[in-house]
Amino acid sequence: MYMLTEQWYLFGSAILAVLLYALYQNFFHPLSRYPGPLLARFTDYWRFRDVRGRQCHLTRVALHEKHGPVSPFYHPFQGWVGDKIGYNLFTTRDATTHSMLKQPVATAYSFKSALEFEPIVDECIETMVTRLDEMIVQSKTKKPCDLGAWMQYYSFDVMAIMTWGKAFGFLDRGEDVNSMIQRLDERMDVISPQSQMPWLDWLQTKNGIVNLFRDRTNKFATLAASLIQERQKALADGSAKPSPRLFIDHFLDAQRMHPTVVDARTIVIYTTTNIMAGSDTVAIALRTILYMVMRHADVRERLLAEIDTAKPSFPVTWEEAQRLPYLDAVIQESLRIHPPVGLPLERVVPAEGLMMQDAPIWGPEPKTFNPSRWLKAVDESAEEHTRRVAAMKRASLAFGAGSRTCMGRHLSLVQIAKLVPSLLIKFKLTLVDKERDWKVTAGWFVRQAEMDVFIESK
Ligand code: HEM
Repeated sequence: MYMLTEQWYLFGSAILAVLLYALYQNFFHPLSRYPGPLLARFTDYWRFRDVRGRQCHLTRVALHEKHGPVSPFYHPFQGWVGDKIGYNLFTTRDATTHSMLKQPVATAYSFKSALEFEPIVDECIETMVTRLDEMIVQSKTKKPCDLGAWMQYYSFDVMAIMTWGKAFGFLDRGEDVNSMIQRLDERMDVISPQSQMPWLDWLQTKNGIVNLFRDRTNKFATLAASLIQERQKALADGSAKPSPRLFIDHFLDAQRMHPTVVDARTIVIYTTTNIMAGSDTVAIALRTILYMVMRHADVRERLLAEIDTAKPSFPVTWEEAQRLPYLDAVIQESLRIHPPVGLPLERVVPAEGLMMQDAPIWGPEPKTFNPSRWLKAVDESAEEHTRRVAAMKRASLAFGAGSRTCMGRHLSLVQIAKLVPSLLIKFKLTLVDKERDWKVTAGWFVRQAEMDVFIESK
């Protein structure tokens, strides 16, 4: 009798706990005033399942359409670096830590520094065009080229040279050396859904027991540490080229000037953050631009005509690219229609909320790819146009906004605005199957695949 009462007591307590939890989540949780899917009110499993389905970029848009301008929040993830959890510019939620990490290295990401990197971008464009010509164009059989993969080879190699002074060798070899890109993609596929349920991340990777048995060899961090040492040695013995100044040179200066904030481990984190933040994002933007240009005959004709008239040099300089307004419109529109980051790090937004695709600011048919929306309309004055474009750029969240805006945005635009016209000067690019859509899989990055292209020399 006593046992039975005790069992009922335990059962009743469990039911009460569940009811109290449901009551709290539904009525008192700080986010409970926001509408959304019912299951998401009670568990992060909804988010986990959505991201694991790899189409979360579409779910977010559908939710905005259904519920209006609301924005949820989440706990970002941090990974192990050595024996400690590594906080980087992205993953720290604390504003003071963020500005402490940002301030010592901000100049490395300035527009002036981005332009100093131009010779590195040129070097990579030349390597890419030469290798595409040798491997694809000159090949005896007309074979399709996975242009999307080449965009990754380019963005990873450019970022590696700018960061450490040494390419991964993807462009040179025309392949994913040691399957490094594939392994990073696979890791992202695990982390993306995991990061939606912080307790799952703790259970699988961060708790004390897992920590005892986990594999401590972080190959990426080890590679970064050895490249940093190599650069330090070259700087010490005078064999390092003084210009352009690489990211690592800026980071080492930051260490000298702010030794209490920037230690050896922080430098490793800065460099690996650069590769993680600045490679896939640029590759995705480049794929969107080229895909849209190949798919829309009117856009292609207009862009090619603009480039033909301007007769820029090869590789196209940043200054020349600045004189191609339609190219700029194509870039802006591509970043708007397919933002590379699929799970934007959720931040505090203005009280009235923020909206991307539906906002009236975009003009008619916001879901259609239409670079002309960025150009001056016939009945618009120059001032009105400047004001409208500035407002559209503010509304475009591809690079984030506010104090957390992407630090590499200038640099990415330099890489993109130079490569696109340079490729179009040298090659005629045609999709192998014009009717077939590319394949998009979303997580932290909204990656595209199946973009096979025929490349002919011009
Ligand atoms: C088209 C290319 C790129 C896109 C779309 C992009 C997008 C973003 C986004 C959405 C954020 C997060 C904003 C937030 O936290 O709310 C971000 C942050 C960041 N990005 Fe980029 N990014 C690009 C290229 C790059 C490049 C080339 C670099 C490196 C040179 C870079 C370095 C960073 C860094 C360091 C941050 C953290 C900034 C901070 O928290 O202060 N990104 N980026």
